Amino acid sequence: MKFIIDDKIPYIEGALEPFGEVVYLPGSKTTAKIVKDADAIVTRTRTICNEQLLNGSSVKFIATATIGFDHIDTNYCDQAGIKWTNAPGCNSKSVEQYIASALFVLAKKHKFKLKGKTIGIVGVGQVGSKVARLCEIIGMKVLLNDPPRERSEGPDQFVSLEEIKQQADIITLHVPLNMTGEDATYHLADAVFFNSLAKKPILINSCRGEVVDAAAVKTALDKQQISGLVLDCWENEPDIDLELLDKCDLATPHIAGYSKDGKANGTSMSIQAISRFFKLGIDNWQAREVELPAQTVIRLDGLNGSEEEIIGNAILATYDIRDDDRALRNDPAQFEKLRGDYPVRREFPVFTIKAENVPTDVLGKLREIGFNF
Ligand SMILES: NC(=O)C1=CN([C@@H]2O[C@H](COP(=O)(O)OP(=O)(O)OC[C@H]3O[C@@H](n4cnc5c(N)ncnc54)[C@H](O)[C@@H]3O)[C@@H](O)[C@H]2O)C=CC1
Ligand SMILES: O=C(O)C(=O)[C@H](O)COP(=O)(O)O
Repeated sequence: MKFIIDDKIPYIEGALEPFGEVVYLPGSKTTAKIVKDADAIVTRTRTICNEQLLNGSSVKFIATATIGFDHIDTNYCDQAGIKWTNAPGCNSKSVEQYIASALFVLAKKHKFKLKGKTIGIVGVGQVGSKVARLCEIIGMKVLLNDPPRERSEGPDQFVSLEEIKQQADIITLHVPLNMTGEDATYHLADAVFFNSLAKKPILINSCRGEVVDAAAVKTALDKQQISGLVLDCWENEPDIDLELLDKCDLATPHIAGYSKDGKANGTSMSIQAISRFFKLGIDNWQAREVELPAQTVIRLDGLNGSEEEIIGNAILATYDIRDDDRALRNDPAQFEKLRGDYPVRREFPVFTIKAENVPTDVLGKLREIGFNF
């Protein structure tokens, strides 16, 4: 068998070598010529898996080590008999951590308290539901919008997008990129969307760039229809709009899901799926030797600190979004390199808190967020 693997997928080396030839290549160099005689490809968002790549090839299975799969032409694959899989939820806690960091930095910058603010979450799947839980723990009012879930589960916990536009102080997008259909999300945030916002919310987009119309969001900022913008995902990555970058409160190079935990999960799920498909007998394969940051103990002294400060300090000690923002602004042309060379980031459960003078109920909240003690 022959496997083509994106060389930026970590922890994977050695997994498939016992079963055939393995070729590691940059996603951008995975061409029709390269995949022609391959049986499977293990990929990321940087390889467009469509007819142009796959027609006439022997590829039978595609595993993308990512949550999103808008880079796979699923209609073409279905019709060509090529099976595919993504890695649902693999880096959803990483995106939750990204949003948590963004919220606390925004609150500091714009001088508001998160407690009592209303956040509208558009798309309440693996990521959105974790963000919702976190926001509830920190005392925000949470509005959930997810028409597909509302149709199947009933209206009880959901609101319309209209209501979010009317009520929300912050709107965060966690939908897949759907180009067509009843639940299309392409340019979900367009001029019409921005024209109908009641409370000048802050907008956060960490799902896919094309969900927000870049031209419309710039106009919305100029007209003060929104009071802030956090972008992790951009139209036309990696050649992003530099004028838009300048206007963002926080701008990062599509790394919300880039914790090492999320990467390791994506790799494990991809190998397990390949094993099941080709009956390789390594269905429980797990990524190993996932790096730790230099410091995994967080010392918190709650003396004179408010609940929000204590929780914010703990979250920012695990991941400070301003580091990624600085790196991108410093050299936006390095968008792809910043992603490829991303530093070690680990999720909340890797960290142990040593607390002094922190009230018991705040300790409980930190525990709920996922910290160890
Ligand atoms: N920036 C990054 O590094 C990352 C970005 N992502 C993006 O985030 C997206 C969401 O991830 P998950 O929550 O894991 O996916 P998911 O599939 O678990 O959840 C998506 C939710 O969106 C809902 N939805 C679909 N169309 C909608 C619409 N028009 N309006 C409102 N809700 C709608 C679905 O019903 C579903 O509940 C992914 O598809 C991916 O594009 C995911 C991981 C990392
Ligand atoms: O999982 C997703 O969906 C994402 O957007 C990923 O975090 C992007 O990952 P790469 O394709 O850059 O590995």
